Amino acid sequence: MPVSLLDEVREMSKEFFKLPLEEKEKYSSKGDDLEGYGNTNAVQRGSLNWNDKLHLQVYPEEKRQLLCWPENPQHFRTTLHEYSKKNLMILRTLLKAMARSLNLEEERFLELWGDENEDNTHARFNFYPRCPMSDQVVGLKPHGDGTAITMLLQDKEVEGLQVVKDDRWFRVPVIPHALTILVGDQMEIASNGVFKSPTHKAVVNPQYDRMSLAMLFIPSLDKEIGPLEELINEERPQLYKRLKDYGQVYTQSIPSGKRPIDMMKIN
Ligand SMILES: O=C(O)CCC(=O)C(=O)O
Ligand SMILES: [Fe+2]
Repeated sequence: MPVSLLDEVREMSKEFFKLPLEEKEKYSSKGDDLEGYGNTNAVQRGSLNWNDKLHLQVYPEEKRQLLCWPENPQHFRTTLHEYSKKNLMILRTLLKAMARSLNLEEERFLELWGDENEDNTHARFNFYPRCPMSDQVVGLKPHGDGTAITMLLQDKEVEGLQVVKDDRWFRVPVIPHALTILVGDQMEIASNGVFKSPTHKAVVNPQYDRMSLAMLFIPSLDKEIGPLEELINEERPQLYKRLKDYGQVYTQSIPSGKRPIDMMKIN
């Protein structure tokens, strides 16, 4: 991945969010689905998120809703297309490495995800305007991602991502030329709990705006996801149920305030 492409994506994303509201609203959600420009969906993430977002499906390509794809900045669409292609290549390398690390056949996770014609990939641009009372708002509330894998491009200078480990919050440092990989719930399920989907949140800075771009890799809705047989044994029984379309479980469990992945656990 050329470093210049990372910078270009960061730049164009900031440029987009700085446009006048009327201009951005041209790309607002059409109908009642997730896609398009807007504030973080209140039902999905609670009402107090200090976050502006632009949500676009990038794969399968025929599902792109180009009406929501900005034409301002001018190169937005072509750059996002380039960036998505590169991300998918990295995803495939990553999934192979993750399979090898568990002594699985290299293709094992790839069989579930990573097919640009079948699986769903969404780009979620986040923008967190600076906020003088930053300690009283949250950029994005604590959550786990419902994806298989999330590849996050963080702001080059402004830190904001925090992750829970052992019941404590840890700050994730900014590394300008790196992507941050987050394991999503569906990878936790498929790996029978070996890889954990971390609870994370984004905090807001009092002085500086911050952006991030999450590429969300989601299995096709008709693929069944469940713990891989090779990872179930006497010492480690099957810990999660099998299902299709985890997105539904995810949305349904939001009102309960519980983590969606908990609904998938076999007790
Ligand atoms: O802005 C960030 O660093 C986190 C974004 C995030 O968690 C998400 O989009 O799901
Ligand atoms: Fe997230």
